[in-house]
Amino acid sequence: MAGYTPMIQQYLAIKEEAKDAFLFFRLGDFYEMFFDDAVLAARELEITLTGREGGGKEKIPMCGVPYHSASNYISRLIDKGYKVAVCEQVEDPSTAKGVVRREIVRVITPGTVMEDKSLDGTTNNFIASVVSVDGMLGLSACDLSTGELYVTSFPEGMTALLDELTVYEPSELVGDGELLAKLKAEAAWNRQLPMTAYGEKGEEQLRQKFGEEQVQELSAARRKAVAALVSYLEETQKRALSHMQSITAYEPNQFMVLDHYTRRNLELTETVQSRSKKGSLLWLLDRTGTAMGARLLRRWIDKPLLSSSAITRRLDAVETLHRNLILREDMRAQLQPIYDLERLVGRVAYGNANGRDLNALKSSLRRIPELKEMCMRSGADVLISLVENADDCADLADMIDTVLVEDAPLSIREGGLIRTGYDDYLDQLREASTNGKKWLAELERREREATGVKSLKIGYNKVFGYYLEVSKANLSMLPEGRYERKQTLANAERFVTPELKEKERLILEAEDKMVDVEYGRFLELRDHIALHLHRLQRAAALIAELDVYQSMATVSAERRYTRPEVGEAYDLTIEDGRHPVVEAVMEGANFIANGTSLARPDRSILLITGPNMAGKSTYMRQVALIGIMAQIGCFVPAKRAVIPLTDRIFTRIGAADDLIGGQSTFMVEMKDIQVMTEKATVSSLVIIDELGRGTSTGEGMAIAQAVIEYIHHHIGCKALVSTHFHELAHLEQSLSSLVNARMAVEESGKDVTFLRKLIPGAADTSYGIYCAQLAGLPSSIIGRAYDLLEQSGATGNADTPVTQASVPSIESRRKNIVQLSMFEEAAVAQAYSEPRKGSSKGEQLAENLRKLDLFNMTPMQAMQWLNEMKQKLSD
Ligand SMILES: Nc1ncnc2c1ncn2[C@@H]1O[C@H](COP(=O)(O)OP(=O)(O)OP(=O)(O)O)[C@@H](O)[C@H]1O
Repeated sequence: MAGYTPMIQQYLAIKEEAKDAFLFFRLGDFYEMFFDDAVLAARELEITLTGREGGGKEKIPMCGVPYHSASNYISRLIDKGYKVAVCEQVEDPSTAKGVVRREIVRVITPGTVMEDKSLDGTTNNFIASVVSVDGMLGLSACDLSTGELYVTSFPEGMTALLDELTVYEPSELVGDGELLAKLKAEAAWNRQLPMTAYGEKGEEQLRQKFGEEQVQELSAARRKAVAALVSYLEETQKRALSHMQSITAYEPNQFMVLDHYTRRNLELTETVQSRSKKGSLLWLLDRTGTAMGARLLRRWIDKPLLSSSAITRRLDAVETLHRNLILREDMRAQLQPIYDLERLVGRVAYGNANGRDLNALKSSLRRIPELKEMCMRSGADVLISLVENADDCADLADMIDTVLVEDAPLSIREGGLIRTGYDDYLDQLREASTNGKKWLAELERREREATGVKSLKIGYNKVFGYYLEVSKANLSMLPEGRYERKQTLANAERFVTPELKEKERLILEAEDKMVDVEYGRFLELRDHIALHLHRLQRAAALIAELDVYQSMATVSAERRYTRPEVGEAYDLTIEDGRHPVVEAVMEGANFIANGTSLARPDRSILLITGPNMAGKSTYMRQVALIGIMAQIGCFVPAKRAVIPLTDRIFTRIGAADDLIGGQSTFMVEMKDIQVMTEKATVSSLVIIDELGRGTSTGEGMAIAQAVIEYIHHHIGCKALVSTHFHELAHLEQSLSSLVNARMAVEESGKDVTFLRKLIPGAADTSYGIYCAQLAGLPSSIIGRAYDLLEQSGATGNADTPVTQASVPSIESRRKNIVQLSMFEEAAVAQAYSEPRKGSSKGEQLAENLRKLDLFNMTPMQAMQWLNEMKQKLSD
């Protein structure tokens, strides 16, 4: 450090405390960054990199951002996953001796942002900690913006950890270094997530914060997890986080387990393709009016319940609102204007709530009495018990009303906040200031009269204070010696008088004091409210819950959903079930309802065969979604549904390529199946789409059969399995609980119509070639494919009719091939027949291989292609 100026030495010493963050070093009106921070920040923020003499041999790289727009730059860095340490001047530069004292006042990280710009109103922003203690893993998660703090624990195991972490989708992770490293190596993990090794700290702090009783109830792993998280938060935020009032501890098995893959596949909160909320179950069910309600709905979807009494309670509430349109509409109208109380409470605790925030708090609290009244009037026990003893925080709303003006300004340091009549001294100061201003007006009038200058006026500026202004043309009219010249402008002169100076002093003093007094009163009010955070949080929770009920009731009523019967029994019955989201996006078009019956002893596994595009995946997802909707307490898209409590839904639908993770599709599939064999219980629901398709037909089929047998013999859970291996249909004979089903198809003339109807029995064709034709493959390929199919003898099984009509022969299907145009004929002939000049057979094969769209082929098609190419080579 030697050689550097004292300020740079100070910078370097402070930077030591925040090595992994950008240090925003306050210098006057700017935050400056130096050295490597400056180089990186200049690139990331696209700002100019300059240099500064710092006492060293070379200039120090430097860049900076104005303090008043710093939050924009900070948000951009946070969004990119960086941390920012904000370092302020903590003494008055005018009185400081030597270099002004500076300190880091807050470290902002992706998991600890409080700024609205970086927060999505309807989604929580969690930071989580993971620790390990004696074979147990502890996991804690906190949303700093709302103060929610959760903790749980479970026996060591990566699968369980990933399942639980997925619920929170944390934006930052802290905890045991070793565990974090293991997580980082996990294929299913987001490797960009910022992680900080941070453990072994803060248990004592925890006891002080939450009290011995709360902490004592936690197991060692949970204690360690919460301690690590809370101390990390308090250390980075440099303050006590008073809105984190209580620890919500839960057992993972209190809720249905949905692994990362299943959540994604069922598109619970976002779609697989675009990762957007639109098109997900959450999007469909979200008719909430408040941000708190929207976040709670997401949490409910993330964690379906396993207690039938709790589900019944929710269903009762939804039913009440479902039946009563007027109540529902009134409630929506009351909820709509309510602000995000949870985040307002966070800001109060953080000390950055302004007058508008408190007014927003007030107007939101004012809605509670009417909401309570509505619930009481509903006559429904569930709503009455919810609000009966609820605290509407009227005293807090009244207090805000007494202290603050209606249209409070953004700033809390410039006055204009406090109501007249609230503080005598403030009123006196205001009086003095107003009287002073009246006096000024009077002076202006008097001086005009005395001098005869009609345009004489009194003005104010920050440098000279109050002055009398007279235009140059009228200067001669002024009496000698009465005015003291202060400032000369192009067309006018400005003067003061001793009398004016005296009044000015009184007015300015009063205004200064007014601002101070107002600021003080505002802080008192905010501090008072901060003493009641837990009450406000309870009020927010009540509003959120009512909002979710009305949201689910609104969707249920609009979409004609029915109340499911949820219970402990094994059997599942859905009459005329629909896929909620597919049905919604189809709008005018007709979604075909399908029933489901899974029961012991003779039909717990449904083996679904049938053509591509027939609706198998939609059907299987629909069963899972109806189960989830029932267990979150929502009505379901069916005529009638009896839903047994399901402890875990396991899905393996479509190709979940983990190419970035370096695993093949087949390997991922097999790993998922392994997890299923380990975790599924008799109360689980297993859904597997096209099991074993990622390997050779023979082996794929063998694995599929073995897995189905395992589910049948060893797990005994309900399962829906779809397959293109029609040969597996014979399992119906050997496995007593398995039944065959298929999606009906109708052929007429040239067309195949997918009826989307599930009917008993097995199918014998996939209509794969027909689908290929629909997709626009050249007709020569389609023709060739039918040839090969015929040669291989796969002409269908006469015992198992595919459609209500009969299975058309390959010949009749072939007839449907559209005639090729002359041009296509020529192109195909060239591609297929003689090798092009100069290209060897090998090269041509390579060319064909390159063009092959493997992901859209069944194993059977791939085999056929290989066979064909082999023949070409030996020709
Ligand atoms: N019950 C239904 N009513 C109306 N349309 C449906 C129904 N089920 C599915 N569909 C429509 O059919 C399309 C194909 O369905 P789906 O993906 O479920 O078929 P699939 O049998 O799984 O096909 P593949 O085996 O090729 O994956 C869906 O995108 C949807 O638009």
